[in-house]
Amino acid sequence: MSTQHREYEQEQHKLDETVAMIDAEITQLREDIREATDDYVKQVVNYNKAKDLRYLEDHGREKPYFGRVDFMKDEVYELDKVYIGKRGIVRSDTFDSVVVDWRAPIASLYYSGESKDAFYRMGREIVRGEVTLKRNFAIENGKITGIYDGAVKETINREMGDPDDFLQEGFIDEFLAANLNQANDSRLKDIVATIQSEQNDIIRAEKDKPLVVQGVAGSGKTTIALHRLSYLIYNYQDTMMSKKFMVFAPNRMFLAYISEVLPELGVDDVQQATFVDWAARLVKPLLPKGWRIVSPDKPLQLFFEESQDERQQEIARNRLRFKGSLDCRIALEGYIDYVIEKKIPFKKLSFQYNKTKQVFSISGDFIRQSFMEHFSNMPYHRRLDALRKHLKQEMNKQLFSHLREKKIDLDKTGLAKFEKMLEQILDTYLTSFPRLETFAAYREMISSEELLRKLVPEEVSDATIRDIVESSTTLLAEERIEAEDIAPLLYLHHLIEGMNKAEHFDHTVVDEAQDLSALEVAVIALATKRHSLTIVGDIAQGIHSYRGIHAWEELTQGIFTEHRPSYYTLSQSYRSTIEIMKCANEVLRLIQLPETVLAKPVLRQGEIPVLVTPASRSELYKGIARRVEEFTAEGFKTIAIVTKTIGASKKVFKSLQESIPEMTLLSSKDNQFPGGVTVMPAYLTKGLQFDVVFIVDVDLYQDNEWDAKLLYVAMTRPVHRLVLTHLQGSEMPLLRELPPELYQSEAN
Ligand SMILES: Nc1ncnc2c1ncn2[C@@H]1O[C@H](COP(=O)(O)OP(=O)(O)OP(=O)(O)O)[C@@H](O)[C@H]1O
Repeated sequence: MSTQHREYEQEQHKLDETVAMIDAEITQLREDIREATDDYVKQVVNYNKAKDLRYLEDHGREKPYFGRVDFMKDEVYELDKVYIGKRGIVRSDTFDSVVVDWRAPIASLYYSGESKDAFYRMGREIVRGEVTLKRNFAIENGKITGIYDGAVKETINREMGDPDDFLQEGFIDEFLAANLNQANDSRLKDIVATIQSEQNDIIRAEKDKPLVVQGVAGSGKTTIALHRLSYLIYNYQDTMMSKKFMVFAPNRMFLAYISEVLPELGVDDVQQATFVDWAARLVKPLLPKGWRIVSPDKPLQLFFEESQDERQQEIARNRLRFKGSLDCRIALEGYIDYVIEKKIPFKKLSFQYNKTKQVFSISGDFIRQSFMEHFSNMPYHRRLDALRKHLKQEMNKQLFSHLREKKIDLDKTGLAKFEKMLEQILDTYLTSFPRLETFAAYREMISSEELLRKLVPEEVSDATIRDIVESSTTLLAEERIEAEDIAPLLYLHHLIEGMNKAEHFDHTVVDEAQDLSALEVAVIALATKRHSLTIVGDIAQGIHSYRGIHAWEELTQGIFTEHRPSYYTLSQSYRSTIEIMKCANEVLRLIQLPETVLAKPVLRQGEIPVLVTPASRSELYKGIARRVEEFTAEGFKTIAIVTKTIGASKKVFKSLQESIPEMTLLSSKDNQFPGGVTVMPAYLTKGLQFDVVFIVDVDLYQDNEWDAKLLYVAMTRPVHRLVLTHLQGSEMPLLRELPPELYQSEAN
């Protein structure tokens, strides 16, 4: 890197030319939009021009591009030098493309890197050739401060297992390293300049196919899912609207946190919600008047906060897991079959044509067969409507053939009378087909041990069914449903009525998907057009024993059976330093979860994590306050003090409030991410990142899968520094095997 680069002069000249062209463009655009107009078309044009102007003024002029790729197209042998930026810039006089948008098809070459055998897709066409150069620029205020060539090898050699191996090899994309090392505010940002090849594949994956991405902590899942939205809207604006994009994330604060990066990516009007907030709106009209939905945090408290009776926890776990499971989906589908089998008599349909006294009939078997075979893909009520139409056609057929035989011609009045008669007969006949009401149907299913036994697969034990039914009945008796009832209710509603297509999403991102149940994902898929879903998560960060997806096969094989999803894994982690990731990986290593891939940090070194062991609580608080002051003085902007429970967060907050007055206490009710110094329970740190993280009382995390995952989540949040604390004399079950060289012990 550096200004010594042999092509520095040429590149600076090129940049100067580009900036001069942008200046001319800015002057022109300002002129163009000055004039007020009543003409609607002109207003739209001006609106778009104003947007372009804003971009050029705010970003484009300062840093029009970040990279260059040289491409020699096969058979043409003309070298294309393509400069790539956050937005495309076109000269409005000549319509020449000066800077290519990172989302444009040709820009894909930049992300896949130098290769003799390169290609990109242009619609259906594949353009082949050779990428002879990939170059990155660091630009500040119109001046090139760094040129990085050939940052093409993968960030590290991914074949190598242990971080130490690649430390020695020193494989690193220098440009990426420079970007990652920028300290200070660790809020989410766009990464268009440094998207890695495997991330690029996900961003540009086929539009109408579910994508499932398993990525280690800090591998950029959230970031690339949002970049994918930006990519989709750029390339498919004729068929997709960003207003119809949906992002699901685990809590409102997280949504606020990610929404900060959306305007940068040009997709600021996407819908965002937690699953419960979105789904509760749909489910409320299905509930009887006055019924309430219990807070989704209630089970969290049962499992993390209070030392509840183990049997109570087991009952809750059996019930909650069932309600999100594929077994529950089988039961709901089975319920409709049960209604058809047990509640519909499929009697013979007979009617008489009074004039000739001719009696016609349609056999019960014929009706049953039509209902079972022809309309089985439809929601139950639509099936009834379709059957009615079908029976009417059949009746018409029989009668008109009789009339023809008897040479009877019906006049208009005769026809109308006849039509009325058919409708009356069908009304009466179809009364024996019960209309279903979603909530009553669900209640019937979930409140009967006998019925549920018939509907769920044999593997579900009788004892589990008893737990589900008894505890659900108690809850329902209080006129309440819980968050876990929402997905089954909506799924059943879909089986009975179908989903309202007008509200379907053009594309849906599900972030932290491991925390949703398979049935919740199934409901989201029903609300998304053409299976255009990006589902990202990390099984190692699934912190709930009572809910969530425990293996991606639940989705890839259980939910998307007809529309095979593409499955990607990301094992490179970009967030934390090597020292922090090594420590965090030890926690996962200790509990030895099957199929867990340990994160490989990019080559970014920092300070070794600190383990503080104060003699008393007051010493602990003093130590934290002192360190917070030091970190702030060092320039770190986001500092999180993380406890295991919300109860502990409140205590820590109270004790530190005086010494750190600007600190904020966060709970799941918060819908803003304030930055600065924050105190929060570990489960709330999901998906977020901070410059510095304190984990208070690491000794409280027990040696079990769920506590280990919770601690892992907390340990993988810092970008720069990690401080662990425990009081003198306490055991640390999950860090007992932590090699001493991985951390530095300090008394306080
Ligand atoms: N290609 C990249 N270039 C630069 N930074 C990157 C890149 N990929 C990811 N990052 C950075 O890594 C950090 C982690 O990204 P992100 O939060 O999207 O990861 P995640 O996989 O969703 O993490 P987690 O599962 O731990 O919540 C962010 O600061 C992001 O900007």
